[in-house]
Amino acid sequence: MGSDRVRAAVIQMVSSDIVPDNLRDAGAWVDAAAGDGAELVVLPENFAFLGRHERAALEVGEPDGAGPIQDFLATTAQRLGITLVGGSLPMQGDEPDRVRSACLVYGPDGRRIARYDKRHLFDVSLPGGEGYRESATFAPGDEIVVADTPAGRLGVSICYDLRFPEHYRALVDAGAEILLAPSAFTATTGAAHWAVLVRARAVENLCFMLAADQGGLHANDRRTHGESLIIDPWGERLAACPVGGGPGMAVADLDRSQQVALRQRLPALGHRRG
Ligand SMILES: O=C(O)CNC(=O)[C@H](CS)NC(=O)CCC(=O)C(=O)O
Repeated sequence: MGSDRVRAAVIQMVSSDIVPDNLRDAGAWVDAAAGDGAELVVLPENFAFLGRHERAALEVGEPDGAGPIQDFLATTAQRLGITLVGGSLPMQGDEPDRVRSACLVYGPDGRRIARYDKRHLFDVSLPGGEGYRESATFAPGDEIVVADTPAGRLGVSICYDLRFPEHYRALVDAGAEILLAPSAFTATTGAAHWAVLVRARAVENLCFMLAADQGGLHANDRRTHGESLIIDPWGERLAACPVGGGPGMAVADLDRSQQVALRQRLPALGHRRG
């Protein structure tokens, strides 16, 4: 581990169902973030493909280790010499008619460090008739995943996982220092819950939180919340993108010695009673 400071970026997107367009946009933002000195960059959930209907993800699901979306992530990480988090993409699993929603972490040499498959699936009916059945297309993952990177030990989650604090407790028990929450939060639930959930996970786990969100009106007529956030272990907002404000990025320096000092002064993680 080099310095005590890690410069991190979260990218906000309004992804469509046209993979090459999304990869071009994602690439431009990751270039901009690296140009601003970011060594750790997080793309949102569904950054490469946000389908018009849920089943569409089956058509772009990639086998493990091969495909245009994975090629993009590997070559971009290597070209820029950064740790790159591909928020989520559809990946083939062990079922013929469901894929997984996977978050992939690549190191500065372009090699994949980790794969996390989303564990909690968004099967929810919202007030006003908006309904989601993610499990119709996606099979849940089973494993808690941390990734050792030059930026520190990352704990991986995706979107709806934010509502399950025990997921993050398991990540912290596995030594996570920086928590990732690439998301595509709905405009409705985001307005009510997004920032409070992201800050709560940061504060209760004394971790940095990198929450890259989709934010805008998509081709499927859904609105996502935006407000991509970088939060420190004290719950402070280090950087943010606007609510619903379209594509953008937020960049901040994470001070890891601040986290170590805070965990000593406020040793709540050692005061747990099971
Ligand atoms: O809307 C789309 O098409 C893309 N969204 C997604 O892919 C995923 C699964 S449906 N969204 C969430 O998990 C939202 C969670 C959430 O919003 C909450 O927990 O409140």
